[in-house]
Amino acid sequence: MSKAFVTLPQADRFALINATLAGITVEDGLPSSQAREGLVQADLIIAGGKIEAILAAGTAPADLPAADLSNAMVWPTFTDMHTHLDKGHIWPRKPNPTGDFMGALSTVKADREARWTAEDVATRMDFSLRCAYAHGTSLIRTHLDSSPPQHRISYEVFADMREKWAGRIDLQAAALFAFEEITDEAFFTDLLQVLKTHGGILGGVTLPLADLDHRLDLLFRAANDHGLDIDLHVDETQDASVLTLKSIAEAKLRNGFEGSVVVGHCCSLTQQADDVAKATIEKVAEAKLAVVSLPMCNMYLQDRHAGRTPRQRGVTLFHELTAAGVQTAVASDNTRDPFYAYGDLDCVEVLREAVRIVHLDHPLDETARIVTRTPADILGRPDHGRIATRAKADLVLFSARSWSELLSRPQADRIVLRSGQAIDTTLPSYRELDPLMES
Ligand SMILES: Nc1ccnc(=O)[nH]1
Repeated sequence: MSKAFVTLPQADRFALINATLAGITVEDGLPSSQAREGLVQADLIIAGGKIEAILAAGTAPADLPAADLSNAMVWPTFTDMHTHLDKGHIWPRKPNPTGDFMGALSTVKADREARWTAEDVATRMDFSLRCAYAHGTSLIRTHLDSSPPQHRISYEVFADMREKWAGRIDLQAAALFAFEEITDEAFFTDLLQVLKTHGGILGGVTLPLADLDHRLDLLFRAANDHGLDIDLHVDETQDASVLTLKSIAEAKLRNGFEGSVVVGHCCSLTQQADDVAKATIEKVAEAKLAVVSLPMCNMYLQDRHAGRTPRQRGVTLFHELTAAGVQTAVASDNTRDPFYAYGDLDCVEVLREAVRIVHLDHPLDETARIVTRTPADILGRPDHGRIATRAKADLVLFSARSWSELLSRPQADRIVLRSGQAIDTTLPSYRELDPLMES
């Protein structure tokens, strides 16, 4: 396959020479002492669809067929650890009239109750996965709206989709439901059954209810009993009086829960007094919660009031959490639905916007980890998100040679290698979805 910036050899064993790698994404075999802004030069040898060797630049054997990247960047494929594939692309038929969180909730509910048949969900999910795949993503966790009876419909679709996409995009799914529903025993028991059947993850939205601790204990006990990981929507508000994050950390410690616990959003943490935020962050670190921020969606949804300019960015205390030793990552969240009108499951866009919104630059040295290594680790899949010898040659090649070049353009000319072979990166046409958008 030929693109403007490089022609790849047609060979089973070949070299990519003079590549620029983000050192934080390289598992082994590279002296990083030369790194500038975290970037290092290297030659990669690809053989039989795998990475055979990672060598110092200019040292690949000269007799191998080679592509000279002239310092173009090579990244591992991406991990998008918090998405909503079940909601994706309903925007044309169900736009959010106000663009705010309450508008999103009610609009999605109406659309879900009226239109989320298995076929509707499957068609939109598959479309989203084709976008993500073309952009270079290999691992996705989605949340699935799981208020009854949707949990029964969407998990069946998801299980089929996971099988259909196996080897191209690895999929995980967390059940999203309101914490009011956890005491509905018939529902919660049925939900746990669905999650066990389909290998799901226990999710939910924590709310500042009077008996929150009791409800969290129900959640952690159920997760313990059934061997499920947990992934929650947490404090997605600018209301400083809402702070369930600390209660979640305490509940994990109190219940001696050993599984993985991810907390998403955590926006109201930015609204706390410094000492309150600090105490919460210390608890989050002690409990080893992993935090995912959704900068694009939350800048859209948070602090939105008609006719008033937003003052807040809607993110969490990303730098402070990271400094405290908490695993932190970013992800797409919603795409073209009432929670976020835009987006295409492109981790390059997520990275670029996160850098700008959260100031993840100056230095950029370790920033590449937020859509690669760290989210893959959080999802328990350290086989994703890094460039490693003997690993599959699942790589993304950019014409960009530096951070400035990478983050300034959309990288629409990227080359995606899966098992060492360039894939078709043509994006599906929105016109395909027109039959689903009729009112
Ligand atoms: N940001 C979001 C919160 C809840 N549900 C969603 O789909 N998205």
